Amino acid sequence: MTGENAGTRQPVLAVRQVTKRFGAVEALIGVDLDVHAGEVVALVGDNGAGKSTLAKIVSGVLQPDSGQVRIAGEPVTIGSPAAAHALGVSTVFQDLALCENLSVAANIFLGRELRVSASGPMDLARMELESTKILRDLTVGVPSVLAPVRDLSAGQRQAVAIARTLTTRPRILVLDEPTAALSVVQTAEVLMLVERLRAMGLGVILISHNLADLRSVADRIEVLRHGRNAGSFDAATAAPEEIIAAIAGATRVAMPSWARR
Ligand SMILES: Nc1ncnc2c1ncn2[C@@H]1O[C@H](COP(=O)(O)OP(=O)(O)OP(=O)(O)O)[C@@H](O)[C@H]1O
Repeated sequence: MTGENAGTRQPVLAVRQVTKRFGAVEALIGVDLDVHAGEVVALVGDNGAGKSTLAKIVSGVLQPDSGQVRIAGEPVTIGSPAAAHALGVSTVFQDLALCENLSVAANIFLGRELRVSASGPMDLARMELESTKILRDLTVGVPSVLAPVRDLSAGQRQAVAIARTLTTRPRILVLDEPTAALSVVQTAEVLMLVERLRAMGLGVILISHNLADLRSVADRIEVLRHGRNAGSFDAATAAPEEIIAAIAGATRVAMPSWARR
């Protein structure tokens, strides 16, 4: 990764002092986050720490009450998911938003169908070709781009949802719990996919509860606790005890041996 020079380069995404309230609930309080091109930043924290709220702000689903978001150094207002796409920010939420009955290719181009001409019919052949190319670049194996999504495994569905975001050529990709409910093998496949996204130069924000997954794939681990930044760790060198202590708000916690791996 870019870790060794990430400190000196301009982040592709910079969140500065972002605050968000829901009535009396302070979901985010003065939160900062930097993501560089070709970097995987894991966002961790206990339930209610503010991870989803931050993801939704970056994705244009929610607006911050105060603070600033900068993309490639430029202050931006991400007023809607469409605005986020236009600014190069794509998000895969947990529900994946795929249509079970439609093919892999149709899902990848859903809402952005390629057409033979401006007002002409859909260009199915080109969508199939492009889908095959995107999946091949991601080194994702699916039985066929013509297969309905309902026939795919959970890991393959996640891959299709990620492939779909790449049609808008994002610079920043937010993945919300991509390995939740996946088998060990499927999880490994999705983590390899995240590595491919990094190699393609995307800045990736990865939200997960699985510390082992995060430590294997992330470059940096950012901890949120009660809506505030609670620690920033180099994933390669940080001890799990340190990260868990930051999540829990303790100075240090004893770890069972199985959790150290
Ligand atoms: N739409 C909303 N209305 C009111 N309160 C909300 C709303 N969305 C989030 N919150 C509150 O904001 C706080 C942060 O929630 P958020 O979902 O961002 O946390 P999280 O870290 O993603 O948690 P989890 O891991 O459980 O998804 C919580 O106290 C939550 O109850």
